[in-house]
Amino acid sequence: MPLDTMPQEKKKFGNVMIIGLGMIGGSFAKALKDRGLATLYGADRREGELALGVSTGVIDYPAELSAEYIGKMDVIILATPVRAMESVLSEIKPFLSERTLITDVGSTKGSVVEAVRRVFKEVPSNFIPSHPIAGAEKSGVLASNPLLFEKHMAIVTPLPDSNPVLLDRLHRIWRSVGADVVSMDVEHHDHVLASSSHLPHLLAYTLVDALANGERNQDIFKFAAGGFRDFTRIASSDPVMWRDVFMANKDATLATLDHFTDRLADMRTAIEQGDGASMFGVFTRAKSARDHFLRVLEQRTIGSTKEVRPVSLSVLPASALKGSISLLGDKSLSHKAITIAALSTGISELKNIDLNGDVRITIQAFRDMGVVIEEMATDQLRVHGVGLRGLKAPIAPINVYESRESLYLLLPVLAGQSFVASVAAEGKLLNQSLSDLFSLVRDMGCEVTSEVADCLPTILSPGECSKISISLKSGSERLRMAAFLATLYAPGNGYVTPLMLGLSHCEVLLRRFGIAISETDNGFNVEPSAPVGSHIILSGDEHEAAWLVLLASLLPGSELIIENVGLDSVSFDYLSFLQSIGADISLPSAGLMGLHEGALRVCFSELKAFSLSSEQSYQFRDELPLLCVAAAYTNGESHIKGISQLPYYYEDRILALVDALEQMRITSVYENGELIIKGGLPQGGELDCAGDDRLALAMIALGARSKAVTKINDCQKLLEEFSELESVALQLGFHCLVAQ
Ligand SMILES: NC(=O)C1=CN([C@@H]2O[C@H](COP(=O)(O)OP(=O)(O)OC[C@H]3O[C@@H](n4cnc5c(N)ncnc54)[C@H](O)[C@@H]3O)[C@@H](O)[C@H]2O)C=CC1
Ligand SMILES: O=C(O)C(=O)Cc1ccc(O)cc1
Repeated sequence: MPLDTMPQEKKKFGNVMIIGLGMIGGSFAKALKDRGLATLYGADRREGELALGVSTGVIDYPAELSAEYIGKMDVIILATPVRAMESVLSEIKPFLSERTLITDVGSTKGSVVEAVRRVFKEVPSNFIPSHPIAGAEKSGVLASNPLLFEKHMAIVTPLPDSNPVLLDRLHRIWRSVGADVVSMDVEHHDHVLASSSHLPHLLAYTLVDALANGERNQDIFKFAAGGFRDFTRIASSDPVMWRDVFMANKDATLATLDHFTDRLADMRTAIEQGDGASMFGVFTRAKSARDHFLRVLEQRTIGSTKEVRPVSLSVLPASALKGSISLLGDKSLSHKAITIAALSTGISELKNIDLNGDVRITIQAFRDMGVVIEEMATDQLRVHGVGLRGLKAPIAPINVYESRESLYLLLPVLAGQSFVASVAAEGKLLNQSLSDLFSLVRDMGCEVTSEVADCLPTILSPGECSKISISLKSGSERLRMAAFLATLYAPGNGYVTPLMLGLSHCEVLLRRFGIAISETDNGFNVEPSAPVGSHIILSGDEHEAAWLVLLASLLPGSELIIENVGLDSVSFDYLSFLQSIGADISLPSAGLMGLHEGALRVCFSELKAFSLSSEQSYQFRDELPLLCVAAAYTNGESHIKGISQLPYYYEDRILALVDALEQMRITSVYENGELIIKGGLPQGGELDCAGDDRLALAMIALGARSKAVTKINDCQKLLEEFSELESVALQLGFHCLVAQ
């Protein structure tokens, strides 16, 4: 149909012409057409495709590469095989307007840019290459799928002279068909795609061809299992398209093919020599890398639409805690144990380890650096340590996502390696000053560069590590462990001076892996030593234990045994403090390593009002919400000093709890940084923990003996962090219900 007889209605992207109306061009056309975003024209050297395009509603009109059509287009998309693009460009060149955005969907970018340069002498500002990372092994217009690009990436590779308005339009048009747009330079694109897309296609084609023409070929295909089908699906792709890709992206595909061939030769040697350990290493690393990529991809695909279901928890009054229980290990200790095991020589068996949530990020980081970590059970790992300096440079930046725990462990470890490492993060860990950690890593002689000072992402360039003597300015356990890890890389003795005296899990864990740490007058001396693989059974989570102890103390009729506690100085002091205000607790005695390890017994007992000094508030800052709840159930007036001197997030937590106390009709006054709580009987009601898992546990305890039911909203994080909460409650007879 001639253009002057066409409808005048102007759609968002105006007149869009697809040249090469096959699977990708057709999908793009149909995606725009179905959304009513453009008037679609199609051109193809095969007329049959155009007729099919019109009859199946993929395009509005067939078109020709003539002045009549080309000059009137707002957007032109080249969707032919890449080597056909040069002749198409030569054909349309005389009629092109510089207002028209021209792009392509080719799988290679360098060759397309070269073709444009050959035709136009230089790349016109209105030609901006792109590439959707979505497709299939099918071809032709009948394989068009308007949803093909939804939640897939589209790469744009703008050039320095690209017209910004048209570049913006290109982003919009890809977004409008559901793609996530990312920018990249042409050379990087061709290298990345050579490995992620071109090499796999080459392997699939070659494998099928080699087997199809080899001996016993009939039976090979007859008995092909699912793996063969999965692996070779892409060998059904269009041969013209793929011949063009390999001719167009020669250098990058050769580089990745050579790398792969070397690795394949290594595997051949391993098989020949019966070297099971090497094979096992490759297979476990590959499995974990693939599982990880799949999870990341899944998050991308469901990402934005992933619904976080609000979870609330109702506590029914009048239960008692009875029986004995063994708790899963602490998450932060799990991270730490995995880290030291990875840096040890030899094999470590880690038991009662929490493998949920962020702990997986630490595991993945070490796997990415060549550590074989086997999952023996849902709470057991076997870690094949590589030694303090034995990590391999990862192929991509180490991403700690939002895991502060992983970050604090990995940074000093990376600073001690011989390679340069990039560390990336996401969400709340970005743009947050990490000066305490960064300065520690600088003390190790490492150069730390980041765009925003002391923030992630960062690049670590290791240097010469001299004497390490660290005086900690905060009581953070993470920083303490980071400091100890740093000392392991010092040439001589290392020293760590904590803010407060006392033994923590950091020292004990390191000692369990053979590190010689002795106590000095004001801290710890770490002798030069390397960790050796060990068998470790983590003790139960101390915070969960502290919560259960409070519940059992508050609930008449309770008699609870926690079988596997391991109390460091702070936890021991905290429980001793509870004893001093009347709690009926029997604590295990100190073991060889200095921790109080073993079974803890607790029964109901009326608690007395108390006073807490500023120093005690700081020391017990993690359990302060629980202490406020204890105060709420006493008969008198408790005073908690120094709250305003705590790091702001601890103070915020207490302020949120003050609100909850008021809702439950417990009188409290917060003045000059001191909190006064007048004990009584909480009423019950509806509370909100604002997604804070520690606050949620305190609120559950607040509702434990209240007059009426207490409902706590926003408990998703709690159930993530304390995944066994429901089963623990059920086992001990504590009545709480989870509702979505
Ligand atoms: N197939 C896939 O999964 C993906 C392909 N791509 C790229 O998209 C482009 C198109 O691929 P498909 O749609 O899969 O191929 P296809 O074979 O389905 O479509 C290509 C179309 O271009 C036409 N064509 C060939 N030479 C032409 C010329 N000189 N003038 C006009 N029309 C011509 C063909 O007749 C055919 O209809 C290629 O550059 C490919 O690298 C990009 C992402 C994914
Ligand atoms: O079908 C598949 O799995 C693909 O890999 C699709 C694909 C083919 C070529 C590209 O340039 C991008 C994506």
